[in-house]
Amino acid sequence: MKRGLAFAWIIAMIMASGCGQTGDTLAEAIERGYITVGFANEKPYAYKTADGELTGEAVEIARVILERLGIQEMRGELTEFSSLIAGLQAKRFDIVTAGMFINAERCEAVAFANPEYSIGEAIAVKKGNPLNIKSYEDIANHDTAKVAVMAGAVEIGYLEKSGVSKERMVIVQDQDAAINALQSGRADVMTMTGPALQSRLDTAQDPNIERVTDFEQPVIDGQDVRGYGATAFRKEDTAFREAFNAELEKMKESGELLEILRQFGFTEEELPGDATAEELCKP
Ligand SMILES: CC1=N[C@H](C(=O)O)[C@@H](O)CN1
Repeated sequence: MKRGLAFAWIIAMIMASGCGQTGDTLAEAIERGYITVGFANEKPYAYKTADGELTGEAVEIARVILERLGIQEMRGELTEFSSLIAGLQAKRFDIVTAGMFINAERCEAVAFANPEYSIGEAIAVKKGNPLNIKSYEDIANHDTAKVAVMAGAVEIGYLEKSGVSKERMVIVQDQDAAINALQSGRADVMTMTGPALQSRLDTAQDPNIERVTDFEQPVIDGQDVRGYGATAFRKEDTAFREAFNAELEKMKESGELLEILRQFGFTEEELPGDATAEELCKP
């Protein structure tokens, strides 16, 4: 009954919004029986397992919600992180489930659902931390230190605001290339979100590199940075995003959201609280 009502509400929203002005991605996906999702193979947010199964916190949260909205199947479109937004706009896929952080610049291009988690940053270095790097400022203040960072990621902006010049960044296309740069010595540091970095280290099992456990979170504009990740929609898919948000809210209240996050190594501290896309989109 509840599902039936939700379904009727979604269709009513789409009809009420008027054809032409509003995206019909949701109705099309329901009709087709599947939805295509952009992802960047970044564990634990969205990735394919060795068996080719699409999973990750962002994927599994979306999977539950999409099923409740009437879409039974998700088909992943592997895309470089830096091309996810352009791919969504170009309709190469219907939504982005990559745990992408909400920020003002991205909100100009796409519409985010409310956040599903929040997280901080991390760095890894050569064993023993020979350059004694504990913060982004330490990279900036060192004479030669280079940091590997993924193209299109927010960390590039954080590094710049911490005084690290572009010449000191080894900008790579994905997280595998970031760890390769550190292992091969092309970079002295790699940075990404805490869970992504830990997952890379766990997979690499390389005794010559280590996480900096006393890393100081970057302080940008007087505040410790914290990223809030969410599913992204095309701007015109307003009704779809609202329906998604309504289901997400129920999952937050019931504790189902935390249950899924926990399966991917997140803790209660990483819940998004009452943060909204609207406030996180503000410049
Ligand atoms: C989940 C994720 N968040 C950051 C971002 O949104 O830019 C980057 O670290 C890339 N991956």
